[in-house]
Amino acid sequence: MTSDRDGSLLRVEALEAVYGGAVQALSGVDLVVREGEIVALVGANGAGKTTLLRAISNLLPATRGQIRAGRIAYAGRDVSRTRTDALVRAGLVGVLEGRHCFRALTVEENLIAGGLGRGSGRADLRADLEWVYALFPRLTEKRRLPAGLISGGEQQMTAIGRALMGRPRLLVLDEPSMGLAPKVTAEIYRVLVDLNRERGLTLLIAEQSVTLALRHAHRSVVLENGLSVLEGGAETLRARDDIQRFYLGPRVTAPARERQPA
Ligand SMILES: Nc1ncnc2c1ncn2[C@@H]1O[C@H](COP(=O)(O)OP(=O)(O)OP(=O)(O)O)[C@@H](O)[C@H]1O
Repeated sequence: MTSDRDGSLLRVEALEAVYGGAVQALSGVDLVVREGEIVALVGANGAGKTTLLRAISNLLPATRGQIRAGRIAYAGRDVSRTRTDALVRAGLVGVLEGRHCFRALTVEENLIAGGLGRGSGRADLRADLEWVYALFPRLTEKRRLPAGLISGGEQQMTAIGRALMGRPRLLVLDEPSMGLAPKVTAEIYRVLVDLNRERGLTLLIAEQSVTLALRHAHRSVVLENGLSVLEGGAETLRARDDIQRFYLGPRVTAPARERQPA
């Protein structure tokens, strides 16, 4: 499967989406993710980040949502109507809806579930499991525990590990840092950034923390009220007074030098 002519792996054009036929959640979103990039989606609560990721993974119908207009292309092909399982087989894998795990299954069973759709043999599954355990060593000790009994950070690692078992080409994540301690968030981002650098994994991450987004993403796209209003690298966004004021807090300026008495 190839990318679009311009190198984009994912292209969203003028996307509009509604819930229950009435609530307009997206009113015109444009977004391009090129192969090998980390792109962050930022925006206030209710801006439409989750809705956009659901639309990309074709999960809107499960939440009474639907695409009203626009286009989503993945690897050069319109996928607006492609089923989620077919998207996963094509390498577009999502970690959405919080850190969803099958709570009654063990950590290892959760991970294996992520590899089954690919139809790989036992040896491949075992190799991929060992790879995920090497990425998240603390899952090794928890492999026999039900996912419902492990910490929130470990559940997030399990959910990401399960997605990785599908050998994604584009991994879509909804707020991987939500509710997690800074140390755990740092551990998760370190793994994601390493996968991007070393394996060329393309990432689209909705992230509430603009500080985290600017630190890790090559580009960020700002959503406001269902519209994509701005995009750019960390320097571009930091230079904007409105972004600084709304999302990053007051600029820290060096204290004025104390005046020496005459
Ligand atoms: N299942 C749903 N049914 C009806 N309206 C919904 C549903 N899910 C989201 N919405 C509405 O759609 C709009 C966009 O919500 P969305 O969850 O996509 O925003 P978000 O940027 O992800 O916000 P947050 O950071 O709070 O998760 C909001 O007005 C929200 O109330």
